[in-house]
Amino acid sequence: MSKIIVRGGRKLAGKVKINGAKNAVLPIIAASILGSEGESVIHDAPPLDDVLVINKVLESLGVGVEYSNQTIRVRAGEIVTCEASYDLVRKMRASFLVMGPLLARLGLARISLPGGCAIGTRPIDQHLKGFEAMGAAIELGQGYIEAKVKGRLKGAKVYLDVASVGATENIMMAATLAEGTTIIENAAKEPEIVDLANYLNAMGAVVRGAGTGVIRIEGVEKLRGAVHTVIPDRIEAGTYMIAAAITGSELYVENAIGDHLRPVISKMQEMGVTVEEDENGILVRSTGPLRAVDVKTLPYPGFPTDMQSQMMALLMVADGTSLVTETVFENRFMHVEEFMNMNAQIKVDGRTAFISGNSKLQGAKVCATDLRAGAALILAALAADGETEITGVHHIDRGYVDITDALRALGADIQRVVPQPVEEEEPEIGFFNIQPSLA
Ligand SMILES: CC(=O)N[C@H]1[C@@H](OP(=O)(O)OP(=O)(O)OC[C@H]2O[C@@H](n3ccc(=O)[nH]c3=O)[C@H](O)[C@@H]2O)O[C@H](CO)[C@@H](O)[C@@H]1O
Ligand SMILES: C=C(OP(=O)(O)O)C(=O)O
Repeated sequence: MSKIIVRGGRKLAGKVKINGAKNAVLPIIAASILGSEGESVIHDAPPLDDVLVINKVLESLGVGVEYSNQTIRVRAGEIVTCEASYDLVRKMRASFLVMGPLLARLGLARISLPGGCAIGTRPIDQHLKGFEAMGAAIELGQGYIEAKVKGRLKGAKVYLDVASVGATENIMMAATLAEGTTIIENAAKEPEIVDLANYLNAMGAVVRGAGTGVIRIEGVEKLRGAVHTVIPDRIEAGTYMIAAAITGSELYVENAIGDHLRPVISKMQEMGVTVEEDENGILVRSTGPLRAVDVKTLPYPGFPTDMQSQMMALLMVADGTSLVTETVFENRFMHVEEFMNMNAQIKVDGRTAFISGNSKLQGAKVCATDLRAGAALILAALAADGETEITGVHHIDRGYVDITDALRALGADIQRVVPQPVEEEEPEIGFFNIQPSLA
């Protein structure tokens, strides 16, 4: 079991380059299944565990996938099965995004139920509602969901009860090969949806309105592979911006797109952090004391739930009391208990956390309960006195490329500790070898 060890109190300086967005590349890889001719070439695909998992899902379907130097080549001319197994879907919920493309391509898809996770129950009813509206019959049994349709899916009007990112993506992908026009109302507006629509259009699809609440898709008979470069990861960028602010440092976050980060930038500026944008990235500088602010997570363009825990880490060291309200997921405060082990003063009442600022954070043994909780613990540890030991590192590997190496290059005292393989004649399990990040 790997650990991350941080000794807090160091200033950071320099430049960090942001990778392609996890939440954009995953649906794009799933969408590449739709290309029955030619090859898709996806650039800036970040080397993350989640990317390896979705590549495996495609390979298990018989799709050809090659991944090197952050470029993925996909050939989906032949698909040999319409089933994505429990073993792969349980590793990553986003595997469920292959359902729309498979149903559209083959008229049949059988995917293991993705189930809940640490941040909430995360139902998929809105995905299924869209497929049913397009003529698919849905059956649930033995832990699998099967969707089938005779002939092509039919274009339909689908109103989403919640502006779900995944449901918007799944329905949008399915609709590209449907007969007629599909209109998704109350669609999610995240930049990753726009990136997916751009890729689909490059494949020959006709998708209009992505990035607004109404998306219109005219179905076509065939799609072909296309070349696409993934947008930079706004959540990775936001995390490094907070790393600068929480350590009272100056960092240049290269590739960050200010327009994708409006609520994060605004809140940091309200707190007293200097944020300057140019065409290549964002400079963050923090010198004086930070002011408390209130934050409420919302679907885009509201404050992203995926930045909630990192923002909370920053509010723990601000002057005064801040309120953080989580409206997107019903159980996304698991990091609070870990923060309190580091001497933070936080009370949770339902979906709101009350954070008393000015905490003198202390290093402690803590556990990453999910991906962003893990990132937030690293941030808190950078500002804490003494040593913090973070377990549950596999969560962090899902979404951050070499975060320990990147922070160390900026001046942080951070190491990844990888357990040494145990040799048979040496029964001393638990001996740890300190190495640079092998994320
Ligand atoms: C791979 C990916 O892109 N993951 C992101 C995506 O997840 P994901 O696409 O799973 O998140 P959704 O937007 O679907 O979920 C938002 C809310 O809608 C609810 N819901 C969703 C679908 C459904 O059929 N029924 C339903 O009730 C969920 O339980 C949740 O409360 O958007 C989330 C919200 O910005 C981010 O935190 C995740 O990082
Ligand atoms: C919740 C997240 O991802 P996923 O939807 O893949 O679990 C995230 O990126 O913070």
